Amino acid sequence: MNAASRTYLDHNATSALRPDARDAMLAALEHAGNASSVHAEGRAARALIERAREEVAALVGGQARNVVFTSGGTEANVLALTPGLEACGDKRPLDRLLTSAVEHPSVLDGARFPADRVERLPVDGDGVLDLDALSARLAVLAKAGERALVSVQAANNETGVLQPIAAIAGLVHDHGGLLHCDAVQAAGRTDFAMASGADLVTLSAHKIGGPQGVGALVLSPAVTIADRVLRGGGQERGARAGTENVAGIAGFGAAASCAREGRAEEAARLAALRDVFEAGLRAVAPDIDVFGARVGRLPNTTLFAMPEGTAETALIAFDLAGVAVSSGAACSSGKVRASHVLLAMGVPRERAAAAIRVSLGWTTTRNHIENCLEVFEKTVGALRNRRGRAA
Ligand SMILES: Cc1ncc(COP(=O)(O)O)c(C=O)c1O
Repeated sequence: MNAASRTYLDHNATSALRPDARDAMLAALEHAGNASSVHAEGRAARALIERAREEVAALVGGQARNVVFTSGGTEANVLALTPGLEACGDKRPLDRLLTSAVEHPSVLDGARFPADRVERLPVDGDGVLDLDALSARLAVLAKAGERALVSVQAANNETGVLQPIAAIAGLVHDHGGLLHCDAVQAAGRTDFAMASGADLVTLSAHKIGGPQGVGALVLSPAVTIADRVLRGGGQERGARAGTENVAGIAGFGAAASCAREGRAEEAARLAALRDVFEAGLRAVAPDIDVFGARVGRLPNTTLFAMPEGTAETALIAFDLAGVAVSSGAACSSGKVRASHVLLAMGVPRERAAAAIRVSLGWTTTRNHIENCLEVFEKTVGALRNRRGRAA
């Protein structure tokens, strides 16, 4: 089966490369220059990077001069999560890192904070951060004279559930803290912007149709990072050493522009397809669990529990039938295990182990949705028959 005949519904793991991003990358690869060189070739490479910086900043309403390009969302998270952030010239190290229990592993690990200074806050049954728990913890820390960096994602990669970032930012700032927001899944898919109050925002090119291996940390004007991850040259205004990946950055910029330009129409198109898909699931299995369905979600994501069998058997059936979906986070695919996100939401381990994620993107058509539903119906039917025969 060739790639064209496959149904790719795993855009939260990685989205297909947009033609504009590919064109920008191919054009950039023709340039010989190092962006740090002062000659014409170097200046041409620099111009490509600076154009992309404008495009990426525009995606989240940030300022181009506050965009730091990285090797991806993971590196941007690790760069952001350090006690060595300075806000408004305050050089005192931050004392604690508070995260939600449903963050990406690169945040949950605490990055550059000592392990005993990292705390995880609970989410409710829908996967939304418990704001009372956050507020109470911030108040206790503030009373003890401690300042916190809080890291909460804008949208979850598995469920698509959105967090109330503006409300969280208000609480964090009221208590003298800083807010980092991992917007890898939300940027370009929702109207998420720096105006929500986040002080640092993580982005990744490959979730919006750019290349893998490129990302960015966008800072608010008041914030600087005192301790770098990569030390050496003075690239990225001293925030991240190393010769820039010019082609990757150019592809990121082009993808950011495409995602921003058609965002509202594309979100509506995908939400409509997602609704058709979920109605189709319910037609086969009326009691199906769609996780996070009661709260605001990304328009492109459905995480559901297979009504029969495990995620592992379902994944194989989908793949053999030409449909690429995922079981929870891609990072843990290949070895299917219950997702920490669903466990944090209080989903029983057995249900969590049956979770399948379908995530749509710019290449998704109605035909893809129908293919996926057809395989779902056949797979559930076969598993029901097998169970019936075994009984
Ligand atoms: C929410 C979230 N944060 C961070 C990352 C890491 O981004 P990257 O793959 O660019 O390192 C991912 C990727 O799956 C993600 O979904």
